[in-house]
Amino acid sequence: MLSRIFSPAYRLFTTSATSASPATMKLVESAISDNSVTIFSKTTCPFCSSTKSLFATKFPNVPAKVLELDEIEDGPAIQSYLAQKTGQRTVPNVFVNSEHIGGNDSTQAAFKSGKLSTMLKA
Ligand SMILES: N[C@@H](CCC(=O)N[C@@H](CS)C(=O)NCC(=O)O)C(=O)O
Repeated sequence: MLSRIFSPAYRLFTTSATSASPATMKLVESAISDNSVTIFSKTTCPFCSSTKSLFATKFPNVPAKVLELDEIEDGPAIQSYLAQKTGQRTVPNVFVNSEHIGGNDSTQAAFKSGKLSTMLKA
């Protein structure tokens, strides 16, 4: 009986703190689906610089969509949504052909293994 009262209230409290707004979700999902390469980044992050540099130098003909979360009003909400979606809270957070690659370490490893070249057919 008590759970019928407390459960919905508890769910409302716990999920409202972590749920992204539809606008945030749409922004993230559109960026990922509309671009071959999407990098969620911060201008102050050295790992992000390495990742951006990798794509710029190794795949110069593939346009990469970069969202600098520290320059966007919605940045913290986007980062929270990405954490929910991917389990990764840090930046850079990289997607290629809508597939989650991960952070800089994973992206560099994916380049070294040839995975990125295969995915981008470059
Ligand atoms: N090993 C990670 C390191 C990423 C990392 O530590 N990023 C920092 C920024 S340089 C971060 O996201 N810190 C938390 C934050 O900015 O919210 C990778 O390869 O991507």
